[in-house]
Amino acid sequence: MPLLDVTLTSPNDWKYISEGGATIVFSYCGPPDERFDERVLRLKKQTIDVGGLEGDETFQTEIIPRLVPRKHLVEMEAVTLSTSWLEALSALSTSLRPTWRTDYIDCASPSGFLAPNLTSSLITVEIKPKWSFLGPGMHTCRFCMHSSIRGWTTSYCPLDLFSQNPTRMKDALYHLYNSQTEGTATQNNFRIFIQGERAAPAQVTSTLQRLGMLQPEAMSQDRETRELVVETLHASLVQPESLSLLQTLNRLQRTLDDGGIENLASLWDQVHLKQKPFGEGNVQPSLDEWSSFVKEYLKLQDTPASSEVEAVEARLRYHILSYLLSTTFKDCSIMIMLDSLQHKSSTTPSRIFLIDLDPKPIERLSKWLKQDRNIANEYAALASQSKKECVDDWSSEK
Ligand SMILES: O=P(O)(O)O[C@@H]1[C@@H](OP(=O)(O)O)[C@H](OP(=O)(O)O)[C@H](O)[C@H](OP(=O)(O)O)[C@H]1OP(=O)(O)O
Ligand SMILES: Nc1ncnc2c1ncn2[C@@H]1O[C@H](COP(=O)(O)OP(=O)(O)OP(=O)(O)O)[C@@H](O)[C@H]1O
Repeated sequence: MPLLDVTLTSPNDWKYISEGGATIVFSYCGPPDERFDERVLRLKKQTIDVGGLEGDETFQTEIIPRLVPRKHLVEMEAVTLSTSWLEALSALSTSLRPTWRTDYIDCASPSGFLAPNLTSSLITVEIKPKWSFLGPGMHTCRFCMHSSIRGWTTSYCPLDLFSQNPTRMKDALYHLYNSQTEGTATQNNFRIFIQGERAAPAQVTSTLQRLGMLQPEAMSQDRETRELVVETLHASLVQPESLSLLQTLNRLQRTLDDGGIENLASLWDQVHLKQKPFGEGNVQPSLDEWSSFVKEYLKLQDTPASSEVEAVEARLRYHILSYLLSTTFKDCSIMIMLDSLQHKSSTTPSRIFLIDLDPKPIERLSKWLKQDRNIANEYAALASQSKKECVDDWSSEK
């Protein structure tokens, strides 16, 4: 079937929502059209070759659903675009983008996807939780070390959010909420959207007042807004379905990472007799290779001794793919559509999704090794009183 042609719409029909390092996202705001209403256009800022456009889509539709329940994933539809259309859209969005995002939409190789707009409910919260576990032999988690050396003052620790302990989870949510005002402009772990637009805490307050959910004359309105949003969010995240999704994400991150990048680098040196720089010459896995990998990984999770991966070279490739896939899950976001806020009922289940599940480029392996060494070394050099002890009480039985 031919792909839907987005150039049938005007670039003016698309409103900038948000972006990350690799992707920029627009929502449809043109004349009613069932093909585009309530949908977003997701465009790449850089091209990762996993088998072309179809490969990118198939990774999300064939590989990821074998690891994450489909009900928490968004369906993506590849669409047709053109260079001139994208150039026009790019020009329209320039002034709306954060100044520190200096990269551009990839207009030369136009490709994109339509997906449901997850910010279309009254309030949607986006959390980018980052690494859920403590690395081997570490006392401080990777996020807390990284934040500290970046000069972020946030008290958020992902291990609290993933703990499955309601009190620790609530702490994590308050710290995430506060990071909007305490963090630096580049801190990206918590975002609030009101009816499709990113909103600062003051805008959330005025919307809640307009809707009669917050008294206009309340003395400490921002504090009350925070209470309302965090408590509703917390009630959503302690629902069994949300806890189970957090548990799945935690398990995927830690089992796919499996020993850390230092272990992977040692295995690499063992195979290449220290003659080849870490990561050099690796090719991006094909979809068939991803598929075989996931089959082997799932088998190993069920019966750890069942691996058929014997030869050390094959074992190395298995661990490379495993680490590569772990980086996707370490960098994805959770979107929570807070419908319950509107009904003032804290037990109404909210809709919760994982987004940003694209494959990462395999050429980044050496970057990740350098970066993790750098984070650990810089953190180790800090005065001992400024070091954190993060609590990882993972139990797969929870
Ligand atoms: O390395 P990290 O942990 O800093 O993660 C990068 C993210 O930085 P963060 O720490 O969340 O501010 C970074 O996020 P920002 O651009 O800082 O918002 C990207 O998500 C990057 O991946 P990609 O370029 O989008 O594929 C992420 O890079 P990868 O590690 O996934 O390659
Ligand atoms: N289906 C969607 N509905 C609404 N907003 C979305 C949707 N998908 C993505 N977004 C918004 O667009 C932003 C960028 O998308 P995405 O996270 O996929 O990009 P990325 O460049 O891979 O991000 P990062 O650099 O953080 O890894 C998200 O952080 C989110 O705010």
